[in-house]
Amino acid sequence: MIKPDAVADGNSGAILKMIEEAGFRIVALKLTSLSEERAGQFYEVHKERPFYNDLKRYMSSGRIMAAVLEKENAVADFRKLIGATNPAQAEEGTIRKKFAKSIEANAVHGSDSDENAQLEGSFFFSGLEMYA
Ligand SMILES: Nc1ncnc2c1ncn2[C@@H]1O[C@H](COP(=O)(O)OP(=O)(O)OP(=O)(O)O)[C@@H](O)[C@H]1O
Repeated sequence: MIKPDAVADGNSGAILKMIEEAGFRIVALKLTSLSEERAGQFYEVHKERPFYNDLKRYMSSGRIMAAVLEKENAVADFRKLIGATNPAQAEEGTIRKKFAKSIEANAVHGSDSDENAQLEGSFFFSGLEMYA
């Protein structure tokens, strides 16, 4: 997912270019937005964390771009490409190093397992949209 700060700043195209250049194939893509409630569902694993309410507000503050990506070893390679959650700790050449503004407004989200990638893909896309 490309998060609201990056979409609002006009960085979606540059981020998708980095993703494609790193060897990922985009198999589904959608510009959309999340209500606070839907954002809360997406990040439900964090509901006990102190930043949960801020995260819901931020994730529903503007348009987001949802994508399903395909590649060998996609989850691990995408986590490497996006870089550390906190951009201050993100390595040179990562998406977050280049585009993230803060630990919250950190430009992109990546699934943390194959299982969650399936669930998160289905959160945004119907089967037909993903495998067309
Ligand atoms: N300490 C924090 N303060 C504010 N927001 C935070 C903090 N930690 C995480 N977040 C926000 O919650 C999101 C989810 O946190 P998580 O620990 O799962 O990081 P991540 O796996 O790198 O990010 P994501 O799940 O978005 O790919 C972060 O991307 C960030 O937007």
